[in-house]
Order: sequence, then C-alpha cells, then structure tokens
Amino acid sequence: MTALVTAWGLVMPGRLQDTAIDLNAGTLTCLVGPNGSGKTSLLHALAGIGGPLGEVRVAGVDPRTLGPGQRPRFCAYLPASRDIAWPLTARDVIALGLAEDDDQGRVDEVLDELGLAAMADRRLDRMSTGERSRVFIGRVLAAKPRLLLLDEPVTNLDPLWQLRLMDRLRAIARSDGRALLVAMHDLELARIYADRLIIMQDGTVAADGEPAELLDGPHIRSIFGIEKVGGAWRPVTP
Ligand SMILES: Nc1ncnc2c1ncn2[C@@H]1O[C@H](COP(=O)(O)OP(=O)(O)OP(=O)(O)O)[C@@H](O)[C@H]1O
Repeated sequence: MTALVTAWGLVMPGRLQDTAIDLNAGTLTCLVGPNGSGKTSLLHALAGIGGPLGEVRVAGVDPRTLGPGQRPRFCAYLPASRDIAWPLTARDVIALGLAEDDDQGRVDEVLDELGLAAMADRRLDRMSTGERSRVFIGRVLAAKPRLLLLDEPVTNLDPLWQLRLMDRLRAIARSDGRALLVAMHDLELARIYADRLIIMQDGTVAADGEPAELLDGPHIRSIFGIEKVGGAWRPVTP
C-alpha cells in the first residue's frame, strides 16, 4: 500500500531526533510517550510549526508550502493548549478552518457533529473548557484535511464525549480514507481506537506496531515505568 503521508529528516535539536514516518490512508495512529518524549515536537514538525524542516508529503504535496486557502484541505493541526479565550463565536472559529472553496454550510454540519448547534453563536470566552475544546476540534475537522494532527484531543472532554470523539475520528479515517495522528496519554483509549500505536521516548520512535501487542509487551514497563496489576496500571515498584 502506498502511504498517504510520508515524512523524513525531521530533526529538532534537543526535542526530536532524525525521524521518518509514513501514515496510510484510512488509519488512526495514536502517539503515546511520557511527558517530554517528543510527541508535540513530532506533530509540530509535520505541521511546519516554527518553520518547515525536513520533508513532508501529503498525497504528494508539501502542505507547509500552501497558502491558507488550500492548506486546510491537506493538513490541519489541533494544538494541545486550547485555553485561548478569543471573543469569537463557535461558528466563527469553525469557519476559520475552512478551505477557500468550502461551502459555509459545512460549519453547521460540524457544529451538529460536535453537539454545539445550540451554542453556535456563543463566544468562546463564555464557554466551559470542554465546550471550547470541542469548538477547536471543529475547526480542524471543517475542511476534511487528508492529514489530521491532533494533540491530546480528548483532554477536558467528559467520558461520553471522549468516546464520541474517538468514535468519530476512527469513522473519519475509515470512511474518507484520511490519515489521523493523535497524541494522547490514555493508553486504554489508544488500545480501543488505534489501528497503529507509536511510542515515543527521548525524541525518537521507540516502538511502532499493533496497539494491543505493544501495550501488553515490555515497552510500557521500560518506557513509562508502569505495569498492569489486577487489570489496572500501577507504577513499577523497585
Ligand atoms: N519550544 C521548545 N524549545 C526547546 N525545547 C523544547 C520546546 N518545547 C519542548 N521542548 C523540549 O523538547 C522535548 C520534547 O517536548 P515535547 O513537547 O515534544 O514532548 P511531549 O511528548 O509532547 O510532552 P508532553 O506529554 O508533556 O506534552 C522536551 O524535553 C521539552 O522540554
């Protein structure tokens, strides 16, 4: 199978070692790793945040070279920090994610999808943290990008919305043949939803494979310092 996304030569001194990654169409890949292991740095490198480095191709195109009108069609990035209280409405923020030839009607579809229709005209600074998170997620879903890069999308969401969002993300990958790379800390959600798991450690890919195999293998103990005891994760005791 030809990869939808190929990237190579991604290097950020002290943050990301020389990294290459391929992502297939129709797959949801979860990116896990301890704090400071390089998950956000890898997403930044792919999104071109802080300037382009290395090479990135999405369906043969480097999205980092495109203008704001076309780029959302190829790649969208959800930052981990969503505490921005802009005086904009949910509708305004989601519309920011559209590509230039998108129909504005798409905004209503996204509002519905994320349970935000009733607060479409409410300002971000008058929303709860989880509601605001859903609005920012709506912005990156708006233009149906081929590559979706999401940094901790379920943080701040209640349990029902965590599951609804992960269901939706998996369905988006499958039905539209897109590639999703999702950084997260919840290993059990990753087990349920990921088609593929990448474990980062010290700015590099330490393991890459089938989620259940990696989560039940030796990497979790050695990289995270936790282990399953009686069905629950516990710190490894010396
Ligand atoms: N802007 C920056 N400049 C220099 N170093 C940075 C910068 N941002 C992060 N780092 C360092 O790069 C390394 C990787 O950080 P990164 O944010 O990619 O980790 P992460 O896996 O996303 O962590 P977390 O789970 O805490 O979000 C860390 O050692 C961090 O201290």
